[in-house]
Amino acid sequence: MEPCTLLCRHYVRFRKLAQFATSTRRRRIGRVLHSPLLFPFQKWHHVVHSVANKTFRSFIENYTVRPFSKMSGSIELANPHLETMCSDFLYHLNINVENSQEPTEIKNKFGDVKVICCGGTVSRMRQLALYLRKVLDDPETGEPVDLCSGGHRYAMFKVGPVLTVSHGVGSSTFSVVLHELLKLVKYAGCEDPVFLRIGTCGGVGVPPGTVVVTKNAFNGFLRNEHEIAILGKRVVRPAQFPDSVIKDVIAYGSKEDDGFKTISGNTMGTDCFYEGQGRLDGAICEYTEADKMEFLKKCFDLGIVNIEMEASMFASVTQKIGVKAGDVCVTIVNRLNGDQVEITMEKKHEFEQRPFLVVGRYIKNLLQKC
Ligand SMILES: O=P(O)(O)O[C@@H]1C[C@H](O)[C@@H](CO)O1
Ligand SMILES: O=c1cc[nH]c(=O)[nH]1
Repeated sequence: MEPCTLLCRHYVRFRKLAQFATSTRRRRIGRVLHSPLLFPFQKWHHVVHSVANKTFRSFIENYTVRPFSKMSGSIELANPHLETMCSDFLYHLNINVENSQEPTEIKNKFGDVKVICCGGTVSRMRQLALYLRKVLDDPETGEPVDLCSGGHRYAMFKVGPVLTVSHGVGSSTFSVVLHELLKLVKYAGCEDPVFLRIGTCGGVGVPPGTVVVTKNAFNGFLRNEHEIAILGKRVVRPAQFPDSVIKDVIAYGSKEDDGFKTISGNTMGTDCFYEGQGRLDGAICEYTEADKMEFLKKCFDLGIVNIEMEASMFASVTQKIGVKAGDVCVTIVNRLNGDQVEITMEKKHEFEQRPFLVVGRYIKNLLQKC
């Protein structure tokens, strides 16, 4: 058993003990009876509390980031509190999970999942499900069923061992469904699942229609990290995708006769489509065109070839948990030439099929190896 799992188990035990020791009923009895017998017990609960806190802190310190080399087998979530819950309602997915040792409905339904593909829109994820049916020779012919329609937030389709899930626009909506998907695959007992984002993006010096596989994910401050406010404090985490996934996806990238290029490079994930990406066409803009070009030049110098709104959060959350992940996006505008997305919806639709092709080949090969 990994040291962090051990620490986590101990923390949960200590916490239960501490809760028992501090229960109101016992304190009230102690006060009423003034029993000298209870005195050592009351002293003891402080010790239990401090050990529980120390254990928890050491869990957090030990569990900073799971090394890529350990990314295989079952998932270890980075939250000891989950072990104390007897059920978990994945609210936005509208899926309730009962904590039982027996094979549950969730294991029967999702235990075979090997790949989780996420992307902004419901229609793209539905199309991807239809596309994967062909690639994976899935005999299913009916309309793909949305498995979380009751949540009214996201859509989730299943094709054999692959889930395709919509995540909305940006990190904030994606992070919500990502937390719930990570818990879902954990509870379902999935082995070594791979998370992929299949999206659209703006290119930096790259022609529209190019497929980019992200190397390092930068945030809007041009740092290779993700920052988030937690308990009123700024928490910064690394944001890298594992080389093995990048290499494997690139290996199934476009061939000469596919008619487009697949490249790997750094991606900037911003919290805003307009000002955050240095556009001049938002409702607010307080910089000049020269400032914008200087910023894009800085991006280019950092090896950033595309800009979207999820990469740094996606890389950091998956890296923290230690699950394999990759970001595969098609460029729909070259930001060195302008800000407006001017391609037709038909062209955009055509471009969106390109990551399908690359990811479809990667998934087929991955499943054959399993
Ligand atoms: O997966 P999609 O195409 O939604 O990704 C990009 C990044 C933002 O979510 C959105 C902005 O238009 O498109
Ligand atoms: O420029 C673009 C295009 C798509 N998505 C983005 O976030 N930015």
